[in-house]
Amino acid sequence: MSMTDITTANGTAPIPGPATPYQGDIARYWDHEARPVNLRLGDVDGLYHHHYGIGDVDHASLGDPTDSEREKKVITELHRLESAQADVLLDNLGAITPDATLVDAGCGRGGSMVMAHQRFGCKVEGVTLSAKQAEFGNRRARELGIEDSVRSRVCNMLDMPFATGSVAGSWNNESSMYVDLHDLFAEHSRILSVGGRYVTITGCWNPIYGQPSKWVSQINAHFECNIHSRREYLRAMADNRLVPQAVIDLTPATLPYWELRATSSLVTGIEEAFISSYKDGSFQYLLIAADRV
Ligand SMILES: C[S@@+](CC[C@H](N)C(=O)[O-])C[C@H]1O[C@@H](n2cnc3c(N)ncnc32)[C@H](O)[C@@H]1O
Ligand SMILES: CC(C)=CCC/C(C)=C/COP(=O)(O)OP(=O)(O)O
Ligand SMILES: [Mg+2]
Repeated sequence: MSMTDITTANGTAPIPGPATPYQGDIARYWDHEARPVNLRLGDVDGLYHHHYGIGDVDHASLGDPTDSEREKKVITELHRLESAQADVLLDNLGAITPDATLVDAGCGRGGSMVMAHQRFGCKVEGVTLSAKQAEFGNRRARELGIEDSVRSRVCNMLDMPFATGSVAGSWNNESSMYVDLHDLFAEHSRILSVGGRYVTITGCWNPIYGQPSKWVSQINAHFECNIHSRREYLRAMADNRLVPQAVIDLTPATLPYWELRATSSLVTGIEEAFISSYKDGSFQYLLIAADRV
């Protein structure tokens, strides 16, 4: 236990304090996050995501621009695209049996975990720095009656409470830009069984551009994160026994989501940075699926 460990109200189980002051900032950030773009989309069907969408917009579903229900339809469509993103991540985990355990590193409010359990019938463990997010995810799991299989906890993804080689699949869905990639992949490599699968969907800067563009810097400042380059992902995986089986550039697939979002009432002000950096080639939306060898 570190000097910063905090004891829970009943005085028993210790909740580890943040490993660094930065992680304390990130925990506070997500404890206080309540953007309508995330809550209203989650309210559509009870799957709460903190990631972006992919796939073509179904313009027919949006109706006429003057339709009084249009805003509601846009929200439903944005949410459909975010769930489609999580589905593609899960597709890349391969065959997962019901007796397996999966780990969602940086699980947010737990939408992807619920989807993983519904698809594979297996146990899904999530870690987040935010106590509010973990409570939210566990409350949703109870409401769905799946709390024995889907559990979120407050924990640093660089030091997870899972035994070496105990996990069949693990992922980071837009959560790897908060940590050092060598430390992150060393920890995934430790918990995964040999032959296990790791998947990430992430935004990364493109080495071809030269350095992080002003748009990438703006996204970093907006979310208090540190976007890595594509090269850094591939090097850090190679150094940690994670061998890429698929590297998919999802940039063209995510642009329709951003262009639709930019027209909605739920804009947050970061839309221009994503659209501009995807278009000028300085930033890419990438899926990497790797085998633990
Ligand atoms: C953008 S959200 C993504 C949430 C989720 N993966 C999703 O797709 O909805 C980033 C998440 O990373 C988590 N995170 C950041 N740094 C972390 C760390 N060192 N350990 C655990 N979680 C971390 C945050 O608490 C937050 O839940
Ligand atoms: C692809 C990159 C660089 C992602 C950064 C991490 C991040 C904050 C993702 C979305 O979270 P969110 O769903 O809470 O954000 P928003 O409120 O913008 O929808
Ligand atoms: Mg969002």
